[in-house]
Amino acid sequence: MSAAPRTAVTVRVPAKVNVQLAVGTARPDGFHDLASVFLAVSLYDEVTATATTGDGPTVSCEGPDSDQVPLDRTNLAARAAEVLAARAGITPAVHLHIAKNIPVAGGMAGGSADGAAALLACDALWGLGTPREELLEICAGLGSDVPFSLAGGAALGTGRGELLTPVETGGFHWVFAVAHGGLSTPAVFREFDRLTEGTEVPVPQASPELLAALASGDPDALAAVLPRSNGLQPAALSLRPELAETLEAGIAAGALAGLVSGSGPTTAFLVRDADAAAKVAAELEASGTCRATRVTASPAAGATVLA
Ligand SMILES: C[C@](O)(CO)[C@H](O)COP(=O)(O)OP(=O)(O)OC[C@H]1O[C@@H](n2ccc(N)nc2=O)[C@H](O)[C@@H]1O
Ligand SMILES: Nc1ncnc2c1ncn2[C@@H]1O[C@H](COP(=O)(O)OP(=O)(O)OP(=O)(O)O)[C@@H](O)[C@H]1O
Repeated sequence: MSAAPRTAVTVRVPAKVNVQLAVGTARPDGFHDLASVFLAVSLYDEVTATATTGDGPTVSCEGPDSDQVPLDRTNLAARAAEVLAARAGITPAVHLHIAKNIPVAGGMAGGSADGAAALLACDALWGLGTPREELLEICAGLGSDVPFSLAGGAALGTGRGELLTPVETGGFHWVFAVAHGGLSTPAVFREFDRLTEGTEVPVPQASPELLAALASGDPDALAAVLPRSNGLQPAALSLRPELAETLEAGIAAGALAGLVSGSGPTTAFLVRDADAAAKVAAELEASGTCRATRVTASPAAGATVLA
């Protein structure tokens, strides 16, 4: 018996933290070469694709930050639907509803997550069965973080972050401190360029110590390398100096280590276990140095169609 055609498909997709982000110099195309060790965490958006009779994608969004999400065709979810439909030679007659829990412009790849989720949801809705390699290629065209949002787990991203190699990881517990306001990713890279001007920027390489700590699942080993592992952290702190207080508050609350998540301004805290996570989250909220906290675990699966 064949499956009935679907009229709606929901995909769940994780946020990410870069446990290492080694940043090279700007390339001629304006992007920076990276060695980025991505880790997917259990903080999710859900994107539901519903068939319509329209001639293009429409978007709606619910969630605490939904007023900051564009609902026009610049939304990465809408762009994903348009690109997939154009490749298949069909009309993107779809409504995309985003249930948003990932902070917007927070350095956790929220828009990228929605792009990857919409791609997978539309692929299932339209019964296209696009091969995984092609989906990853489309993701790379949408943005540097989008392939990892599809893949999930843990991976080394090279090139501008889009070329993925899976890496081994044990399980870890994290608390994220959501900041007031967002940071523009291009602005943080520009600040990186300004801060490193006239200095020798090394070719980005994955740290063997960090990869070993990740594989071991030993939070103390990972905590030892995290504070120096995000090459964009000085730039994010330069644009948002108050984040230093959030980092201090998390450590004072008992986190093993803290770092800026990607381009920020969300900060990520590695904690020993779920009990420590609850305590660190409560104390961070009480410190007044962040807007909200999210307790998560890693690794999390990539974009997944929900039954
Ligand atoms: C900071 C990270 O989140 C770390 O994972 C990513 O590098 C950013 O990935 P993203 O948001 O998907 O970025 P994209 O949409 O590809 O690029 C947005 C802008 O960020 C800057 N950018 C991004 C990636 C990269 N390797 N070098 C860059 O300089 C460029 O100014 C680019 O125009
Ligand atoms: N689905 C989406 N959700 C959120 N923002 C989106 C979306 N589509 C497009 N955007 C735009 O992208 C900008 C960056 O938002 P996003 O939440 O992706 O930032 P980010 O998590 O810091 O990105 P990254 O970590 O990949 O650099 C937003 O300010 C918004 O204008």
